[in-house]
Amino acid sequence: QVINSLLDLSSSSRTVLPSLSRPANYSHIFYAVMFDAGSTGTRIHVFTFIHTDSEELPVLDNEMFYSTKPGLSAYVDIPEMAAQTVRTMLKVAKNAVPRLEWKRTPVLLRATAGLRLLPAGKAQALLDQVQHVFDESPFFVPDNSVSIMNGTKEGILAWITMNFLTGHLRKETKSTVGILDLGGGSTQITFLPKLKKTIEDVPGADYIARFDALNRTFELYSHSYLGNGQMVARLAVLGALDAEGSCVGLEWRVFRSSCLPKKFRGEWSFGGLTYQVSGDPDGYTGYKTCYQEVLKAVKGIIHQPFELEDNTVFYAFSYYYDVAVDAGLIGDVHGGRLQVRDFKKKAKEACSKTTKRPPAFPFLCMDMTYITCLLKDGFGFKESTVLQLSKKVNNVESSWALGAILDHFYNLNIR
Ligand SMILES: Nc1ccn([C@@H]2O[C@H](COP(=O)(O)OP(=O)(O)O)[C@@H](O)[C@H]2O)c(=O)n1
Repeated sequence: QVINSLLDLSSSSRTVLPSLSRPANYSHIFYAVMFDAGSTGTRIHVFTFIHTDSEELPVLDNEMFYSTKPGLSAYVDIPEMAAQTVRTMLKVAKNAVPRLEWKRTPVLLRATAGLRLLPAGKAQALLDQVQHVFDESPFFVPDNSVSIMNGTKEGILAWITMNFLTGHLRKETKSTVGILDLGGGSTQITFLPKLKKTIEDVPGADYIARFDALNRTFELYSHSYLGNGQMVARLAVLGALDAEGSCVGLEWRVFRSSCLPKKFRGEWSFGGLTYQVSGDPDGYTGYKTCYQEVLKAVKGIIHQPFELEDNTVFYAFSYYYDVAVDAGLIGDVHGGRLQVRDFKKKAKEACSKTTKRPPAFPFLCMDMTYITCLLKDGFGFKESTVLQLSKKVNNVESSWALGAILDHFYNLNIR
């Protein structure tokens, strides 16, 4: 059944950019294939670029995108399924890249929090499977084509993507946008500070990162919090983090939370494990109680940058986007602008809802409250801060993948 669902890419999404200004000289066109092995799914991006001779970065002509679930980490005990996933998805690349270009088109895979959280040996077994599929493929397999990416890099590359797509990564531009990425396992915040104090104030070296592009060095505030992605935060709130990895007894335990509907009882799967979860039928429920529960996953963990929103627009994506869609705050195609207080208002609404029928989104109260808490008590955003929720910019995915390809071709010297 799993293999069948892998072969069925119909549930996946496909994006083609209208071809922009294709030059007569096709030798200026080049391709790249990037796999994003995330904790909740695997995605393939096939990029078509137009090389410009100037000192600017290239023009992105087109992105082909497919995604499939679950993530590779769900196959921790059946690594052959990781190979099967990647082999199936590579067909997308073969269709998107002209056959004559295969040999010089690089294929890369970067894994994020799902594999970071696995024991090293088990993660490596999954990566070895992928490497084998790449080696057998007709594409160009560079050194270090398959690896786990560290969290800081994930944040910086997403920042590069969003600034590239919004036209802020050019020689003449002065302003930039910040990014907030809420994955399943980890969450990233990255922005270019205007004040020196923001850089001086950080609690450790892993809050600052630099890279070189357009004849200058960018110094960013960037941090990735492993364990603060939306799905792992659910585990933390449910008190199921210790249970993770030890399958014994999982089917007998029920993980309760005041953030779930009072009479709700159901199953929830993440990272290849299935948990029995329920509301707290005898206790308090609602936003306030839930907030105290989720605060445990945030307080003392998330650093508040000295400067946050002085003229910097933040783009928020991944679960910020998906949860806002579930809540009806934005449409699922175009996204939109939201204030932090919109999340709070919807969280309160979701947490006070009582329905007789099984709820469509039983985790909505927990997820909305977690996001509100992360933004306010975590990073320290004001309730009036406006965030730009975006799944795509000009039809290209809001994701670190494009930044990673730019880094591959232009060696941005991220450090
Ligand atoms: N190209 C992508 C990649 C991820 N996502 C979203 O990102 C969230 C999960 O990210 P992930 O599985 O990569 O999590 P991490 O491994 O980064 O923690 C989900 O909400 C996905 O739908 C997306 O919308 N588009």
